[in-house]
Amino acid sequence: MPKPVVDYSLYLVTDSGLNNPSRTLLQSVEDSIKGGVTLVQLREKELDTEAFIELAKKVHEVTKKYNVPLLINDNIEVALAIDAEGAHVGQDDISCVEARKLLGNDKILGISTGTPEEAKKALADGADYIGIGTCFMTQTKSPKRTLGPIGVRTILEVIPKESELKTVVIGGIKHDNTRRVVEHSAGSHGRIVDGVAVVTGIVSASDAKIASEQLLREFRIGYENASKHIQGQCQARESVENVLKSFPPLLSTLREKSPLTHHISNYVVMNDTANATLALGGSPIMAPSAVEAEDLSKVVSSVVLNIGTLTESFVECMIEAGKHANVQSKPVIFDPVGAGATTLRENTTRRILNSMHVDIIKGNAGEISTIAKIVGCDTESIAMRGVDSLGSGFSNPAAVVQAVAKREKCVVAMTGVIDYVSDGVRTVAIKNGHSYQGRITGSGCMIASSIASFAAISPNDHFAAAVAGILALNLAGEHAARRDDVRGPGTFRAAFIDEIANLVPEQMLTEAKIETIQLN
Ligand SMILES: Cc1ncc(COP(=O)(O)OP(=O)(O)O)c(N)n1
Ligand SMILES: Cc1nc(C(=O)O)sc1CCOP(=O)(O)O
Repeated sequence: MPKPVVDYSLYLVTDSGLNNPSRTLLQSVEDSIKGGVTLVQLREKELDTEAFIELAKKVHEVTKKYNVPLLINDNIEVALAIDAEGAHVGQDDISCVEARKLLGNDKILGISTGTPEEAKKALADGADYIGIGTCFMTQTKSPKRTLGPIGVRTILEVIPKESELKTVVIGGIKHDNTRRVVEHSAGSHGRIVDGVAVVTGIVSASDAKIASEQLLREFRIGYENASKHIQGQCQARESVENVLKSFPPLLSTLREKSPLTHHISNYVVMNDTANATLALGGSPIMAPSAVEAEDLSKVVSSVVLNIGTLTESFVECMIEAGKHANVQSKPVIFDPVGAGATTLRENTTRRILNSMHVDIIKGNAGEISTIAKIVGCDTESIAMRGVDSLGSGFSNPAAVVQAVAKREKCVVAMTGVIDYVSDGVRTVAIKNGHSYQGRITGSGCMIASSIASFAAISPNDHFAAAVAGILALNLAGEHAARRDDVRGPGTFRAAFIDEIANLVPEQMLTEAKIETIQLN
């Protein structure tokens, strides 16, 4: 029999020990296939070969009925005994080359990989597909480390686009992270994972059919979104000119609707960011407890994550809030304060980027430089040289911002004397603002808050939200600095809040100094 053509979209990996006690494993397999599972792996760690064969025969009867291929985990003898469609082996099991010899060329052979080197070897050794993991923390087995979508992408990127090797991501895959993993892990050279492999998300679910339907739907949405990103047609993008024209009505709508923005911010600036949000016309809630993050995600319009004063409980709250915001499709604004300054900050930045989809990243040059490295931007080709330890500049800041935005499939705003914003396609420089803004605490954090309020009322164009959010505060800075009663940073601080409140929507158009930057 020729090798079956496999659809890897939704790959059920079984585990009797985790099967929902309300039904048998055979029922779980059948229900999940009815819900859309396209490939099944029988993974039984506790059975001897004889019992494994017995169970495998029964499972094979079910999978054959629906024309879904069945692979056997680790045990080639069992795979051959029941004439399964193939097998899956781990790095500590029989080698891929040996397994291929025993199975022959007509069977499907998959191997687990956790590094680019293992993926390259799997390709050379004749595997049909690789399992890339462990993506997220899982209780199904004890992972040595987790890769997150960024790590998965690093592995995907070593596989040539034209190669026949298929890929599935495994480890902690649930319906509420599938879309993000698929979308976020897509490689810049165009590879997207071919499927998601799931154990508990299906076998432990109260209804395996419904769980499978949800997972397959999320996989397909993620795949479609990733394809659009790769083709650079994520959304019909308004021209920069039209974006600028939208600012006066955006500010008026913001004041009318007063959107609620959830801030998990640092306690040095919490008061300033809350006041700036109120002055702009928004409504802040400063809530740093993970326990209420899910409830809040249903009522707020956007979320700001600021790592300025880092504690584990802040980070837990940020991750909870970000994940729930993703589920509720509320924009997430990430302010990676001091990202490169310490190992803790760098690791936390990586953890946040791996735990959720961030819609807008706002940082200074040093912070964006750290993110560029974390997400694996090709720093040579985007001319990163020139950034110093204080993060005062790049030799080509617009190119850096655009490259990070493209890679992370989000909007990146880099603040400084000139601010740069890009969504990976449109890139602008904003030349408004006043040097006093750099002489008070929290002016950058206030910009993140302002962006969050604009993102809440511009959910379909985060680029417009980021540019408007920066521009509004920069104009307020200019207006405040011009006032006769402002004699230094102290008086500026109060005047700044006043002028945010006094900003006239039309000024967003008449006073904007925004230039479009054309990059290749
Ligand atoms: C699709 C897929 N990917 C990875 C694994 C893990 O296999 P292995 O490394 O052999 O670990 P165990 O499954 O034996 O715990 C898998 N089973 N399937
Ligand atoms: C079987 C397996 N292999 C992994 C790897 O990293 O190779 S992670 C994993 C467990 C996946 O279970 P769940 O979907 O319940 O998280």
